[in-house]
Amino acid sequence: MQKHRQQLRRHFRAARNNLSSAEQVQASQALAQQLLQYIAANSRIKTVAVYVSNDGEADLTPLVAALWQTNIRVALPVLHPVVKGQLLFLNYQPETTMNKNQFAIPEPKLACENILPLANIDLLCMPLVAFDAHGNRLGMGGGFYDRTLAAYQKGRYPHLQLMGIAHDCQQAEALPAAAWDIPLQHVLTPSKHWQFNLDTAFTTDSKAE
Ligand SMILES: Nc1nc2c(c(=O)[nH]1)N(C=O)[C@@H](CNc1ccc(C(=O)N[C@@H](CCC(=O)O)C(=O)O)cc1)CN2
Ligand SMILES: Nc1ncnc2c1ncn2[C@@H]1O[C@H](COP(=O)(O)OP(=O)(O)OP(=O)(O)O)[C@@H](O)[C@H]1O
Repeated sequence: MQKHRQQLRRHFRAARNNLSSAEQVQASQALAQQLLQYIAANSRIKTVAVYVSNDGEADLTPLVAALWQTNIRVALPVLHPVVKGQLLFLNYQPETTMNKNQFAIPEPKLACENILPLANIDLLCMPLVAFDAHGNRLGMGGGFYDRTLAAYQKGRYPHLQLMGIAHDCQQAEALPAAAWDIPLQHVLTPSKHWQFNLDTAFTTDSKAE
């Protein structure tokens, strides 16, 4: 199964890296528009965690710029300095000092007063390499999100919503789910919003909204 996951990663990473810059811009604007609508319609969402795009991932910069104009707080992941393989989330503001992590992805400079525990995050926008129509997620292979969320899964996320963010070309027929994989509650692409509730899934076509 490991080999299969590696092959899938290669395939879907190439697909997103092959998008033109015009397609990337269009995707990130469509995603920002849908996310802003979703956040506005869910008044309990006060803090949104995002990511700095890497390797052809959907770029959330327009979303962040728009959120900075509102009262919604924005958070970014930082590779945990002590607990290997886990993430910490830090408050992200226009003036935040950024460093590059070991994967060359920018992350906020570590400062204790800027740490936002997962308990304070309402919507977690998760990068992914591929997703399927059941809410399974394939990431870059570090297991960072799975490990970070494992402790939280026991509490069944009373408030935290997990949303995979992707290009449409990242949809896989079916992904092999590993025992430690945390299923997504939502997947958002430029053209579709999947919501997974228990064993049922429904989608809304953003073009028809
Ligand atoms: N934008 C973004 N941020 C993220 C993640 C992510 O998937 N996307 N992560 C999600 O967990 C964590 C970082 N995980 C990552 C794991 C591997 C690679 C990566 O590029 N691997 C290269 C080899 C890099 C190297 O070691 O030199 C590769 O496989 O080609 C990047 C991020 C935290 N931040
Ligand atoms: N809860 C966990 N506890 C311990 N190890 C874990 C846990 N979750 C994942 N791992 C380890 O992390 C490795 C990578 O996991 P996986 O392939 O699912 O990563 P991924 O979801 O693609 O990556 P990421 O979340 O970083 O984007 C696995 O080999 C597994 O051993």
